[in-house]
Amino acid sequence: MNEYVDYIIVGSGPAGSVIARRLSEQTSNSICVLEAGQNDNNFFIRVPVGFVKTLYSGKFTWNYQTEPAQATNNRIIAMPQGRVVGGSSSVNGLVYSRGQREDFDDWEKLGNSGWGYADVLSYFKRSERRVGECDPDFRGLTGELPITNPDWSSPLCEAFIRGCEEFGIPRNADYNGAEQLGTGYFQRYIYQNKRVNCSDAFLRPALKSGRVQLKTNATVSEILFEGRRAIGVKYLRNGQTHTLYANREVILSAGAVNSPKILQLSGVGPHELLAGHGIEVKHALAGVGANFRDHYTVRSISRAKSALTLNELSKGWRLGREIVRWFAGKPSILGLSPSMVHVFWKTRFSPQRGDVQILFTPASYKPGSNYVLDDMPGMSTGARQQRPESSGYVHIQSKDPLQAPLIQPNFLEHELDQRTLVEALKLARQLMTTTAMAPYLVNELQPGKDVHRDDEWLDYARQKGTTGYHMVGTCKMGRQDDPMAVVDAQLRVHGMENLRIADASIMPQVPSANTLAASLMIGEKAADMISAQ
Ligand SMILES: Cc1cc2nc3c(=O)[nH]c(=O)nc-3n(C[C@H](O)[C@H](O)[C@H](O)COP(=O)(O)OP(=O)(O)OC[C@H]3O[C@@H](n4cnc5c(N)ncnc54)[C@H](O)[C@@H]3O)c2cc1C
Repeated sequence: MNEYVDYIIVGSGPAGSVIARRLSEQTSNSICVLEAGQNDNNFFIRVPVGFVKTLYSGKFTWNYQTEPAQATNNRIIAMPQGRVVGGSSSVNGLVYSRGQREDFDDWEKLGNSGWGYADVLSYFKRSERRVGECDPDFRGLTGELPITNPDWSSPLCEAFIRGCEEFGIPRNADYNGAEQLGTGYFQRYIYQNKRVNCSDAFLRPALKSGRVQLKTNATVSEILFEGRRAIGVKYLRNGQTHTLYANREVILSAGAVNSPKILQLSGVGPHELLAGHGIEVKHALAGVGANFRDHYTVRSISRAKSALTLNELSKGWRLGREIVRWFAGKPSILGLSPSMVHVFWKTRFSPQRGDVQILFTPASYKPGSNYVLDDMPGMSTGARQQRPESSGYVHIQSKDPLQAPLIQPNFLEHELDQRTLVEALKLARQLMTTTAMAPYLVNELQPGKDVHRDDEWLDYARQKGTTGYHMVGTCKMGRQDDPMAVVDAQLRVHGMENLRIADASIMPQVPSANTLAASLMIGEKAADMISAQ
């Protein structure tokens, strides 16, 4: 017997979760969310520092990696993405950061009517419950996702912030408010010491409506079409292929790697790529999988003194004390996001508008390890360019839905990206060597005193940089006359019917921020467009 629902949502990440929630509130339709990963009821998902266990364990992630590229010394870079209920919101760095007004005004200028800052602001506000100082003109107070300030700090964070002020970068009480530029603490989706992922906030409550069902371990392998109209999907579960039909729409929210992959497997994508893999081309769309963007990030490490860093606090009896504190609901290092302090600032390449983000944390990881804290007292900065010009692609490698796609980000390919990142790295060093930091700094260990000239910094960046985990852009939104656009401003796939994409893949450009907040906003806006149909 054929199985039907009104809406099929592929993926339970931030966008998929919030769409399910809003459709369950706004309509009486039946909704099925298909999620390739397992349930999110693991203890290490709830403990904020648990990401060190979940991110590379292989249980909760797609363990993707890049193709080598000359600009990054032919290295293969790990690119894990959440594969679990909640998507990457279950394994990510917990930072809530929306971006700049201009990011969204630019999207609108590219021909995406209704996506300017004035239009999207209400959607950012709708999902959040800001706990802490804020201007309600910009911040939501009654949404489902709590956004808090950290309740634990260190003299090192305070000194770093004071050093920024000394340098001329103002303290900004709310970088998600009227102005992003400045320094301060990152806001996080951590409440009462626990990660609140998008399933906690949106999907799980929606399941209670009875109109939303969630199927886990269900990997969508193909969208089914009747002519140009999407009518359902095929999915793999427990070694069997199943079919599910949609009376109304199929909505892809599988993220920036998997949404283009599913489209390509279904015959919608670049003609040559599909034909090369023997896939019948249902609709040639050159932009599917193109325009891949991310925030290439480079860390520097210094040895600290005169204050405890997370490196010492996470070992021996001190760790025991922190665990007790976490269970007692008291401020604890277990309740921290991996990056604590932000700096949004501008370089000489963008004098009017912030173009770099610096991260600071009173901790350092062992070189070459996946988030294993160092034995010595350490602190680190990360430097990234906010709006890189370099772009890459995601391409299937075969017809096999279980084979990982080929990911080529082309990090640092564009000269502006190289030069801006070098400026960001130099700025990060300056901020570590302020008068305020002097009592706490022993010396810089990485890259160290031999790196000074721009070409030396660039070499370092090529050797050490890694993903910022902010993959976007691979099904970009744009006008019909843009040959690389995949969806229109209503998020409908160009040339197809009853098929939308709503997730990080539709962003035409990467916002000047970490990308969860914008992915949620896309889901919120998509839900309104779908229910208004
Ligand atoms: C390690 C890491 C750290 C990050 N840190 C931050 C941060 O601190 N702050 C921030 O703002 N952003 C951060 N991000 C980015 C942010 O999490 C993402 O931008 C956001 O989650 C994207 O949401 P999405 O809805 O597009 O899809 P995703 O979160 O990618 O979710 C997509 C879901 O679809 C499922 N899926 C995929 N393919 C299929 C299929 N074939 N069938 C069924 N289901 C499928 C996936 O398993 C997944 O659950 C981080 C990301 C990672 C990976």
